[in-house]
Amino acid sequence: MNHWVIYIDNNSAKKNFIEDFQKGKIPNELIEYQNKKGLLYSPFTLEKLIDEEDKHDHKIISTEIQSLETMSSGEQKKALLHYLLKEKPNFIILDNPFDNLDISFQNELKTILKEYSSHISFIQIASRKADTLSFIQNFGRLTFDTFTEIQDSTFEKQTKKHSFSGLSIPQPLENLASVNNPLVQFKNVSISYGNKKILDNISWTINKGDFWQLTGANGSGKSTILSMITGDNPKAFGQEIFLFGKLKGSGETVWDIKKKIGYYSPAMTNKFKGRHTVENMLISGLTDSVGLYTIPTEVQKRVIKQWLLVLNLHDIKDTYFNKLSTGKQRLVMTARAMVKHPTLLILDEPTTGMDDNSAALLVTLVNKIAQETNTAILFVSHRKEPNLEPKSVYALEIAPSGSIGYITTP
Ligand SMILES: Nc1ncnc2c1ncn2[C@@H]1O[C@H](COP(=O)(O)OP(=O)(O)OP(=O)(O)O)[C@@H](O)[C@H]1O
Repeated sequence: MNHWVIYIDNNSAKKNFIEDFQKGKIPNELIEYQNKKGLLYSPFTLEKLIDEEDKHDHKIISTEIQSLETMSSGEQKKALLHYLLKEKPNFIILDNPFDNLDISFQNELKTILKEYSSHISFIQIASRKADTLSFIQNFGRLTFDTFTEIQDSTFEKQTKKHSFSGLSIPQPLENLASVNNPLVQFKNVSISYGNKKILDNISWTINKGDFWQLTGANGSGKSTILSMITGDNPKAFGQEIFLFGKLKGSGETVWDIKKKIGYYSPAMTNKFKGRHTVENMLISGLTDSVGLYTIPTEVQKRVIKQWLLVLNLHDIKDTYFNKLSTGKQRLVMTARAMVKHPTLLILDEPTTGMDDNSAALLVTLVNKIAQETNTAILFVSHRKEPNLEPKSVYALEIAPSGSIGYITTP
């Protein structure tokens, strides 16, 4: 049985390639897959299934106990894999299969795929070379929209490097020194959904200037914790959660909280569908709006120019954001969350789906923010991110009475 890996970088037209492939527009080298039954293991498939379940009100993957939509991202990927394997396809396209998966499920997934590799052919699309499945013997690369077969070792030479200018991060426009410390405090917080216990007695404090990484296996409660900080989870009420010195739910508006927090998660990128230039995307970060509704002031423009110079993006300041590669979009979005110098910057799995070089660049930016500003950083990721320099790690560990949390060294 033949298996392929296709390496992509953040300039590859992955989505088009997959769509064409599914319609039978297949490169010659992969012609053996023509007219075969193929399925796609990808966030796109999950989105479609959630949508279908919602529209037709019937369960495809959801169970009596839990809907697909409310599962954590790792749980969704596990459920999808089992669903696809049951369909007995001839081949499965695995779109960055390890993204969002913790180490233990990554290993489990590798074992399952190896087991099935004798009768299902796999085409793995990978941003990171280290993710290559061990049983794969054919290699390809997608450069923009062109597929080429390669020798495994040529991959590294093809990647183009982007780097920063060496300039310092611009100073804040407003001084937020008056914000109360600690920024976030959880005191014995326990959360359940029905009978399902999620968090058990979490006590955790984030102070000004801290640099935390929040880790934990799939389903351990990382997103649940974030949603309690950023303001959208009703489960926070009645708990002892203090944000910027005030008990959550004691009169502060979501807007008050959001003003002090810079937040970025890759899912947010989809909100920016319109024609926003790179420069305007950054300017809108100063006011936290999706578009630009007022004419920016000269001071705002000046500070954003400095950011563009720091990021080495000044040459493409007038390019539309949605025309950028994924790697550059992530950089812009991370910087956008930071330009207002929030007291707390939350980055939720920011490197998901990025190639090695782009991920490394983003990590460099986060370390730079930590070194040169007073902003506290909360970097959420189950992947040990090479070269990230958090001062402490808060780890969640799943247990029958809900996840427990503990502080550990990076
Ligand atoms: N509305 C809900 N109803 C039932 N269970 C829920 C609901 N929302 C979340 N959960 C459960 O809470 C647990 C924690 O989910 P959460 O998304 O916080 O985990 P996570 O650590 O972010 O996981 P991942 O790394 O997979 O994204 C999961 O088991 C999830 O299924």
